[in-house]
Amino acid sequence: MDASLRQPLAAPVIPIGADAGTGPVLRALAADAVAAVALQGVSWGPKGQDDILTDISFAVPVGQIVAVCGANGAGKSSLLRLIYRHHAPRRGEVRLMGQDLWKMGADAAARQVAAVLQDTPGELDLTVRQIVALGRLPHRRGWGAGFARPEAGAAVEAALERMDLAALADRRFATLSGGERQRAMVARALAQEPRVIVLDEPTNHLDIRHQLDLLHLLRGLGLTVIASLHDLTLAAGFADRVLVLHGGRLFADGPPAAALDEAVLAEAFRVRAVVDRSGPRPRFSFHL
Ligand SMILES: Nc1ncnc2c1ncn2[C@@H]1O[C@H](COP(=O)(O)OP(=O)(O)OP(=O)(O)O)[C@@H](O)[C@H]1O
Repeated sequence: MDASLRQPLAAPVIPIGADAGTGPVLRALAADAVAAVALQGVSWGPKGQDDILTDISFAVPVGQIVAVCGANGAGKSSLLRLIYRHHAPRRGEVRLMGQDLWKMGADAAARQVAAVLQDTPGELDLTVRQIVALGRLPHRRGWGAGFARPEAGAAVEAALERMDLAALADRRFATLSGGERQRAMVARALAQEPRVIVLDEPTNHLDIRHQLDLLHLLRGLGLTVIASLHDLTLAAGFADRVLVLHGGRLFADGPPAAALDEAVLAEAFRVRAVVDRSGPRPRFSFHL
């Protein structure tokens, strides 16, 4: 494998804030921009156990669309949990819009970063509209007061509309299909009006039309998007940049054609891959 792919390469490395420390990612930074998300030397593992993620550093510019790829158990969900403030790093630092994620409150973080997760609680006895309205929670002032404000209702209705859920808004969430639930969870994230949206396998449960629709919509939001994806063809078609995790380390980082080359795929996924580069985006075929 091209040795340069082992380190963050073509994707721009940008500052994570004026007071941002001195690690190699930070020293290489241009002067003025603030990264939407930046990790510097981050390691994480469950309490009392070895690291699952080791020494991860990258910075995501505002508005970039990033796919996180890697084999089962490579650490994709764990990495996303660090970004949406579910896991605190064991070492290193996670910054959101230039601020240390763990020095801001949970609500302040949730006003900036929304997460769409793989397993949605189907047993909740709430309607789709009520589920989507939960996205307004970080914006409430005092107990529940934010829900009553007209802009809260408008954000919820806009999110329902955007995810093509208006007709299902009064249905009980528990009665939805897997794909409809997934769209409702994306609508909840949109109602949150975040700057960064993190999605763990967002195309799970979606038929091919809804997969393409969702990725197209995510690209059109004008937000910073970080999504784990198993389907490398979708990742290559959707993302500006691909992070490949392997054994809990950042193994490749770059535009799809560079980060998803044959040598990376052979090592990170233990498959032989043929990459067809004849079109605008790479296409893959795989063999054992
Ligand atoms: N809280 C935890 N306690 C113990 N082990 C954990 C914990 N969280 C993750 N792991 C382990 O860390 C490794 C990485 O898990 P993670 O869910 O991040 O991988 P992934 O790349 O998202 O995998 P997949 O593609 O299968 O969803 C796995 O071996 C998993 O079992």
